[in-house]
This record gives sequence, structure tokens and C-alpha cells, in this order.
Amino acid sequence: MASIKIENVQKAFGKVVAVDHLNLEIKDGEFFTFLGPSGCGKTTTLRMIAGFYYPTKGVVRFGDKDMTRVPPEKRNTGMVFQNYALFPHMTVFENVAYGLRVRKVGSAALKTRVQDVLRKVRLDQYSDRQVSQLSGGQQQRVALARALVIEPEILLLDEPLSNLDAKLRDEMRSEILRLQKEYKITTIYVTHDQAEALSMSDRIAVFNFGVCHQVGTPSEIYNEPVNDFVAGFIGEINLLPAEVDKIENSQVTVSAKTGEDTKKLVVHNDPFNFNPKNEGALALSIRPESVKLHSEPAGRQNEFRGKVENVEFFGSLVNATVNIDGMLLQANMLNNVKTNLQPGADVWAELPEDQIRIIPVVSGDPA
Ligand SMILES: Nc1ncnc2c1ncn2[C@@H]1O[C@H](COP(=O)(O)OP(=O)(O)OP(=O)(O)O)[C@@H](O)[C@H]1O
Repeated sequence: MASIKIENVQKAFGKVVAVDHLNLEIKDGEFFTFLGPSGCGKTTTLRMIAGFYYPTKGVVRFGDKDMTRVPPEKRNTGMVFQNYALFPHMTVFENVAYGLRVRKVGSAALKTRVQDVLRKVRLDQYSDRQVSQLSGGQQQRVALARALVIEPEILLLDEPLSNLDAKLRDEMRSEILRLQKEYKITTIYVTHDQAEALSMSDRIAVFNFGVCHQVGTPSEIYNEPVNDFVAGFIGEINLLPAEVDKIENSQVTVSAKTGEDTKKLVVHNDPFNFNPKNEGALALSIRPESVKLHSEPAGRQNEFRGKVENVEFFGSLVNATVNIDGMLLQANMLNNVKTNLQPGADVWAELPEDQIRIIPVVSGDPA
């Protein structure tokens, strides 16, 4: 196992700066995810950790050891690529054995180690099969076995499930987590799928345009996003352009634009909800599951009259789109909540003050 430190790293390809000002610390044995849209620099960062790219600036360390310019074969990292990069006409056994042969491991030890790891990924029955005759999920397991057999200190997984169908993806998620816990191996997982990141990771780094916006546990990233990009990329969120009117003890009064109108709202002022040092454009944010709908006025703070525009039924969850003076607000509720949610019905939407966050806008107009 090893911890990883990325210190002030930049990677430029000619004029394209793929990653900039990157500082990360990944702990021993941690399952750490790089999350972000296509082209945001996740793979480039992973490749700098594997040694396939050297940073333009900055330092990469494993533990305290400077690895910045150490070639990949001297790093003791195992990598699983998006397309698996297996040898299709070799057997499962030979694919997995390859890294050990390169490392000149003797034949008896090699056989034991390959058989052990094939058992761990539940492919021991397939050892003589050609890889081209395996299903996608089985090929994925061969790729994992090949990365694990060399007993790496660090496991690097680049969108390893993107070629699998939804059901198989679920199965392989659990499989990867099981192996990660069993080997207690420091793991970096690259994905653009927020559900995958939230459900698998100890911590997540959220990237956009080569910059890491936030590092935190899944619940920190979801409940305390630092800006509108993180808030919008992870889960659904309502964002309204907002201005702070006044801050008084534990309360912040804000004006939020709702389409044609401006509404005054009161926001609970704890350090997560609003940082008075934030300058520039701000947005009021609230998750759809935090919006409460009432079929009659309930006389609550931050309660606004609107009209139900649309209702979508998802089984356990119901989503309503409510029009408040031209602003469309999303509200989710459990199917067992009795509210008159017919399109066209009047409804009173309550935005509880402790569920609202005021966050900086970094990705343009939130409306
Ligand atoms: N070898 C390269 N030469 C030039 N530009 C590159 C190279 N590799 C990556 N880039 C550019 O760097 C940026 C980041 O790419 P990167 O592959 O790291 O993103 P990503 O987040 O992994 O995206 P994806 O999810 O699509 O793989 C992109 O703008 C990309 O075009």
C-alpha cells in the first residue's frame, strides 16, 4: 500500500493545459475517485500517477518518495484500461501471467500466483480459454486479475465499467469493491458517472476543465458542494441567481431571481451555507428532495405559491416541476406523501432555510 501526493501539478500538451494547479493527497488503502465530464483531465492525472506521462510542473510522490520522473515499470502500479488492452489470442492464464513473466518470476511461483488471483476474480474455471471467447464482464475480470497479480501498491482503474451493460456494471462495482477491500490496496477510480462515484468511493475529487474543484467524501460533495459546478454535476439541483441583502447573527437575507420576479428568502447562516468572503456571482441552491410542497398555504418561511407544471412518476419517487412566477423548481418526494400533484394545480413550495446553500457561480449564469 502507498499514499499518493500530487503537489502543484500541471500537464500541458503544447498549448493545451490538460491539468493545472493540482494538489491531492490520497491515503493508504483509500478508494479515491476522479469524477468529471469528458476532457476534464481525469485520465491525464491517472497517467501521471502511472508514469505514462510526466508532469510539466510539480511533483508526484508515493509515500515520501519522489516518483515524478520514474518510468511506469518501476512504479509498482497496476492499471486497468477502459478497453482492457488484453491480448485477444492468448489464454486467460497467459494474459494474467504476462506481467510476472516480464518480471522473471519462476514458473512454479508464477503458476501459484496466477491461479490464486484467478480464483479471487472467480475465473479459475476459464484459465485455458482464449480471451476473445469471453464475455465483456469476464474480460473485465481478466483485466483486473492482470493488474492485481503483480501485487501493486496502487491500483489505477480508468472507466473500467463503461463497456458493460447496466446490470453487469452493478455486479462489477461490487466485485471491484470486494477485491479492493480484500487486497487493501490504494485505488484510484476514474469515472464520469456520479452514481458510481457516490456509491463506491471513500473520497471523490471533482474535476472540470483541468481544475479540481472539490475533494470530499460522497456526502460532503453531495451535501456541501463548494460551487454551482459541483452542485450541478452531482445529482439534481435547483439553482437561482441570488444576491445577499443582509447578514444578521444566524440569518442571511437573500434576493433570488425567479424568472419574472425577485423573492426574498431567509437562509440559515452556518459556515457551510454561506461564506461572506464569497465575491462575484452567487446562486441559491436547494436539492429537489429538500423542497417541500403543500397543497394549501402552510404559513412557513420561504414559502411561495406556484403551479404544478408536470409530474413524473418513478415508482418510489415522484418528481414535480413547479412554476413560480416563471421559475421552474424541481421537487422530489417519496411516493407515500399525499399532495395534490395534478398538473395545473396550485401548490405552495417551501424552501426550508437550513436546506438552502448560497454558493459561488463559476460556470456562467445559473439560470
Ligand atoms: N496526448 C495528448 N495530446 C494533446 N492533448 C491531450 C492529450 N491527452 C489529453 N489531451 C487533452 O487534455 C484534456 C484532458 O484530457 P483527459 O483525457 O485527461 O480528460 P478525461 O477527463 O479523462 O476525459 P475522458 O473522460 O473523455 O477520457 C483534453 O482537452 C484532451 O483533449
